[in-house]
Amino acid sequence: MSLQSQYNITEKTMASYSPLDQLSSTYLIEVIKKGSVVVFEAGDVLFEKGHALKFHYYLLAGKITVKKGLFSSKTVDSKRKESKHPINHLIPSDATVKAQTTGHLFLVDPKLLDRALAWSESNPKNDNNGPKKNSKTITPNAAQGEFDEEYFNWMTSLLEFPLFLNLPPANITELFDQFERVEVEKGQTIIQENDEGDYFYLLINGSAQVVVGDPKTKVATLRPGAYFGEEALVSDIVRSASVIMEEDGCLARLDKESFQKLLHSPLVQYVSIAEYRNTLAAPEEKMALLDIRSLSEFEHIPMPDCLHIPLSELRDSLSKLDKSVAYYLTEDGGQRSDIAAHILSQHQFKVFVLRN
Ligand SMILES: Nc1ncnc2c1ncn2[C@@H]1O[C@@H]2COP(=O)(O)O[C@H]2[C@H]1O
Repeated sequence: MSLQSQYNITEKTMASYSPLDQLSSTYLIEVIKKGSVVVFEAGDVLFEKGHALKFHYYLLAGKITVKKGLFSSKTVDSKRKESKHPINHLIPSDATVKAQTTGHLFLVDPKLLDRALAWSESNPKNDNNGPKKNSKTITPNAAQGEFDEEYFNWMTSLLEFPLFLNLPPANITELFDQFERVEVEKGQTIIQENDEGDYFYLLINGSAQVVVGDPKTKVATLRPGAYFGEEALVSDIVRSASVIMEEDGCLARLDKESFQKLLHSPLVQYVSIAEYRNTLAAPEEKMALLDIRSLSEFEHIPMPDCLHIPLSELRDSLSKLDKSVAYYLTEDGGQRSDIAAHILSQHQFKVFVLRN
């Protein structure tokens, strides 16, 4: 039994936490599955002074004491409203954090959450309904809204690839629809050295050898999570090596045109905070900061001097925006800011995403 089930960390219980409440059911399940549980006893030291927070920490049960210096001490209680958000901002790095009672924390990888939020927003109506269009091999069995496990497994296997982390999320849904699933057998040659490039591949299951020359010399072994076949597509030269399956497995492949369009040409313009500040000091045009997080996230940690339109309302709020203004989407919006940038640029707004 997983700790998640043991501590009743389910889709239903976690949907009351922010911003998990923004996730579609498919992604919330995935985030819960990939999260971890830390159980503590009264008196345990949870964070030493000088700690760095690598996760979003949800205090699901118990009370903790946050102690700064000699005299400042604050209790964080899982039963209070503030604990419906990650407690990260309540536990600064110059504080020591101790458990007052038994309890547990739930840890969520911020990158995973960011992606899941972005993809939930980019495809809100696709919850458990399978692909919208064009899925070549994985077809939804559950067009009427039942849970389609095969499609879910396929989507989550693609979501595992870090390759997609830095892509504009608005492209992801279209991109995933273009991927074709291919079952392959041990000994099968997937790519032949010196051939023209036609497909880009993700290795979902099984392992493969990369070999060069004649006689063949192995230069690498590819395991699930690897991708290959990009060099010929990026550089327009012939295949640099052969790729041969070492065992039966499963691949996802993407044709050259979709690869170039959806993976290779990033559509979003990024601007560093320093560049933004320089432009702000001597603006050549009107500028505005735009935060597209949900209302509860925005109210919880407000951003001063910033326009707020939740991403879910952006399409309906375009008439409130001004095309003579350059909009800078805040970094806090993570990949949802990228989606917003897509929506805005599709409607001919001038838009940039702030990134450090
Ligand atoms: N040394 C290597 N390690 C891992 N992958 C490789 C190596 N050499 C080539 N490849 C992959 O094998 C692919 C063969 O086709 P491409 O040249 O299109 O792209 C190549 C890379 O993706």
